Amino acid sequence: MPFRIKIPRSTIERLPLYYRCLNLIEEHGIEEISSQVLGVRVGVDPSVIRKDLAWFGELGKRGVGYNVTYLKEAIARILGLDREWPFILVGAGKLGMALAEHNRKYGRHFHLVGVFDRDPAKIGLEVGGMQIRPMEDMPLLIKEKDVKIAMVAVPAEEAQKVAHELVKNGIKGILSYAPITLSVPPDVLVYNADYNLDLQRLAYYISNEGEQTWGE
Ligand SMILES: NC(=O)c1ccc[n+]([C@@H]2O[C@H](COP(=O)([O-])OP(=O)(O)OC[C@H]3O[C@@H](n4cnc5c(N)ncnc54)[C@H](O)[C@@H]3O)[C@@H](O)[C@H]2O)c1
Repeated sequence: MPFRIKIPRSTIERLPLYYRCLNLIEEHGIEEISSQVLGVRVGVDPSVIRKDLAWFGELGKRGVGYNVTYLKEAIARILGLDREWPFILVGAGKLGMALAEHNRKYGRHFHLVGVFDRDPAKIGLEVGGMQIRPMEDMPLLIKEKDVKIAMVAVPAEEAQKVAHELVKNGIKGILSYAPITLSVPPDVLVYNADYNLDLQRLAYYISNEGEQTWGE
């Protein structure tokens, strides 16, 4: 569903939070939910939720709330989760292996189709239900499986080089675990999964008690 209007990035970034919560609520058999209740569950101000969802049309009824399944499915479509996304992982070290195993058990919508490493000693070992492959195999697999997303779990000093290879071969979204800022062309999106950054944010809020922001 292509949107011509520019949706704020903060709105898009909250949608997966709503989606995860709605999944849980649906599993508990709850059919209707208000923005107040959803707000408490996800830790976002209800007015922010209403504003976020209003970008996508009439998803609920004023004074009644939202139908859980309808809203969940609408958000899934908005996020592009109405299809399976193949993705690859580069770097089959301690973290990469854990990520691959986790995806095998819990991956939904995102299907790991290739694990790559440059270490010859790792090639052929099994992780996440597949064999680790050499980097030279990467371009063909990306093309064959039409892969657009890659996870990067290589050391910081290697990450930029790997990102460059990924972009050159058509990757459009990178989830990087390496603790550096990657430089990529404007049509490629990078998210950094660095727990140290989150710890630093926690440190700020704890040492500046009462400064917590709400929602936006
Ligand atoms: N975000 C987090 O929470 C978190 C936690 C731990 C580690 N990390 C980061 O994740 C990355 C991986 O950490 P780790 O502990 O798994 O390291 P590791 O040394 O165990 O594994 C790194 C792997 O990357 C491979 N590699 C190195 N250069 C490569 C290249 N150019 N192409 C392909 N493969 C290459 C190595 O052969 C190795 O298998 C590091 O950048 C680390 O700082 C992040």
